[in-house]
Amino acid sequence: MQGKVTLRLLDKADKEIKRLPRVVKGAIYDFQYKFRENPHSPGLRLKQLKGHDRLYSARVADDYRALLLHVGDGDYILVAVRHRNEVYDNLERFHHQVNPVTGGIEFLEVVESTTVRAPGGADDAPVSSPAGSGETAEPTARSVSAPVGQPTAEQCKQTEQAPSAAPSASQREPLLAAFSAEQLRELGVAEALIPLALDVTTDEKMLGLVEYAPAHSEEVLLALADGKSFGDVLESITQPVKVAEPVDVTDYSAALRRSTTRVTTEDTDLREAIEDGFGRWKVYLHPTQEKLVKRRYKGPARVSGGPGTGKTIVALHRVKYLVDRLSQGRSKAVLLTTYNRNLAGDLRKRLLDLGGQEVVDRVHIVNIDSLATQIVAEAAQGGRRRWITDAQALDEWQDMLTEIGETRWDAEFLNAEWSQVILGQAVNSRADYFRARRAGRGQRISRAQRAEIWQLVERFTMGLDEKRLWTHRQVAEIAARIKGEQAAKIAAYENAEAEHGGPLLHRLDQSWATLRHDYQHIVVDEAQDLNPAHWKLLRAMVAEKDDDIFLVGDTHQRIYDNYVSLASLGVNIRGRSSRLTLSYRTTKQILGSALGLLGDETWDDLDDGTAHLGGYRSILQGPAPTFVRADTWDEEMNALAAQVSEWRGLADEDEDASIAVAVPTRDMVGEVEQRLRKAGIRSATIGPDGPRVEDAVHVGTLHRFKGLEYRFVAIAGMCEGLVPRRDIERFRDADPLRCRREVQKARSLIFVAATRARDALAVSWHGAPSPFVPAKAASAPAPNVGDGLFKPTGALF
Ligand SMILES: Nc1ncnc2c1ncn2[C@@H]1O[C@H](COP(=O)(O)OP(=O)(O)OP(=O)(O)O)[C@@H](O)[C@H]1O
Repeated sequence: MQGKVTLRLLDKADKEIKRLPRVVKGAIYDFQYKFRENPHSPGLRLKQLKGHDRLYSARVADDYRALLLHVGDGDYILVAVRHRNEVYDNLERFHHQVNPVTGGIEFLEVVESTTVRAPGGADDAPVSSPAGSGETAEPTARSVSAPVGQPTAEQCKQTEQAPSAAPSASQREPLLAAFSAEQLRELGVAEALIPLALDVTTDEKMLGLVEYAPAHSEEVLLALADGKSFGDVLESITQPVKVAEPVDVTDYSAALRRSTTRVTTEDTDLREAIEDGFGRWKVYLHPTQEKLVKRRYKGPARVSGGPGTGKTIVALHRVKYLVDRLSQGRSKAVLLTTYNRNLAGDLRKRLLDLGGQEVVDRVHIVNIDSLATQIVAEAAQGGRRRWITDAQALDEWQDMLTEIGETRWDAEFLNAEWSQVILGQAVNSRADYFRARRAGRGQRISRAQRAEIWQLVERFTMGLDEKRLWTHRQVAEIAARIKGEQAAKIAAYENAEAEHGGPLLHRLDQSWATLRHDYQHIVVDEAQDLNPAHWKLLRAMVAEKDDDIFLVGDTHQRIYDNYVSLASLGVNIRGRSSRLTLSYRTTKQILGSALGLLGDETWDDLDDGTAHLGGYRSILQGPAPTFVRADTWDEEMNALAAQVSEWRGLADEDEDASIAVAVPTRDMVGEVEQRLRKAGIRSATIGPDGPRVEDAVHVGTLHRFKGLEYRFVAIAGMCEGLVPRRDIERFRDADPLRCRREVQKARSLIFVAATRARDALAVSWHGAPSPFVPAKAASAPAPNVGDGLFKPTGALF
């Protein structure tokens, strides 16, 4: 009888397999099924490779063989699928190990340095190195080979053949000359790669070397080649994945259980990893991500990290992990919430993709303001009302002050005091307001002034009541109060039951539903944008216990005026904070520019401390961002249309939705769309629910870009007076703190928009540039409009 057989796919093997002909991929799915049924069935021709105790080959199709690593018992890992001509010779080129530092299983192939494979998969033929290049002795970057369309070899070839006056690769100093083999070993680089890595002399070869190398080696080598110090890499890349206990490098079964062995899970369809290029997040978590997903937290926990580091991915996996551990039932025991409505929709789609309907059925997915509205509606409080925005509330303040002839206080100040201090801290009485914290509000006020303000606020809210108006902040505050009262009742019952020594009778009657917390777990995405009332609401909806609240966010991306001190709101994350640092979205080049946008500002960490982005990095490569200035908006839009057309040429067919344009104002959205239309380009506005049309170039104000992702992003209208808005000048003397915050918010807006780009970013302006445009880019001569637009000025932020 055949025992249970598992066949997992090793990280990076999917990259190779994706390039195989479609029919071979189809054959792999059949193979996987048959192999799991019975690996020894004669048709599969499972056989051990000569000289290898754990490596096996098996038949996938007539000409293709799977390379399998036998972990033990019925556990196998699929490490490659190759044409049969490429499997059985030079078997010493295949290496596998349990990494002594990370404890993960790794596989790699090191090919001879004197041959270069031409791209073309099965037809790959050995090609001699260019004659006379004098480079045959150098171990090359193609050590880890790919069977088809091998960029590595191509890159090598191009570099080697390029006629140039520059020193040849063999004369150049190796990139990692400053490091020893022992140091690379300590950092966890795969043993077979170390001698090759130490000899690499060009960036191209380093990129080729790591393309199919084990992921940890890739991260380490690229960071070192980038100029990071040994200490930095040890601390930020190796330590987080280092195994605490000594690693038994012969125990592959133990290694398979570690998160550092990046394989598809047993029951995850291998098809997912191979077919869907964007689906890798579903099957290969980075070990640091996986640890955060599966940890047991003794209370609220927070994960921060720069844009694209996978915070949302971690939040989604965390939700699935929590749901998988719920006891049977039909209730929505987990709340997954975020700030924006469109992001909540996106979370629903992705959770469905990750966990299927059965997971989604147990999760209430809703943006935080809709949640508050539902609660207030269910409690039948407030009646029918019309929503007004914060800006409209400001107009209401202005009207009221004019009406009563009040000139000592300005509307802006009162509106902020009302929304941030009074509503923000759920202050319900004059006495509470006298005691309320006003941290971050700048202007100091006396007790007598507080009394005056309270009176004005009462008058103002009565006015809103009469007009049947309210703001989202008010509703959040009412919802927090309703749920706070419910939580207090639950606590009282629990105390009474503790004294009584068992459940009280009326807790078992119909009122039971209101006498328990709404959720068992709460997961929050984009946590930096929630306001204090939101946190109070969430705190009241889940009992204080292990794994109660899990939040992910990045204060550098805060684009609303919500500053909080979580501890003061009962959400105590101290000792349970972690940071992700590897960006999966943005290229190194874009990331460098985007980081420059943040300037010298300091950023809070939601918890009275400061946040930083130390160690934030990317291993993705792309072109440098481009900076373009034009004399007029009209010229800038022409340039923009030209840039979008160029990108459309690069994007796949029907991939218009991979291009987006961000502008500072709503008027500009309309104008850009019109210009694109004139150029024959279909566009769609990004509204509050996201883009209305999928297959079009998306155009939106900077505010709409949170949480989105595109291949190409243009930020247009980066002009003085628009970014940041000129009208914040009025705070410069009157309220310097407010002024600073407005500048910071504008930086965050641009930072968010710039980091939505995966492959390319273009920034443009007309007239005087925004002060955020780097001086070098701003002073470069204007390019000739219509000729070579959006070419880099050479300057980065
Ligand atoms: N382990 C992973 N493997 C592959 N792709 C990943 C992984 N983690 C994240 N990604 C990809 O990286 C991109 C960014 O992920 P995600 O949106 O979770 O980042 P984020 O930190 O929430 O970003 P932001 O703060 O900018 O919203 C997504 O395309 C996601 O699929």
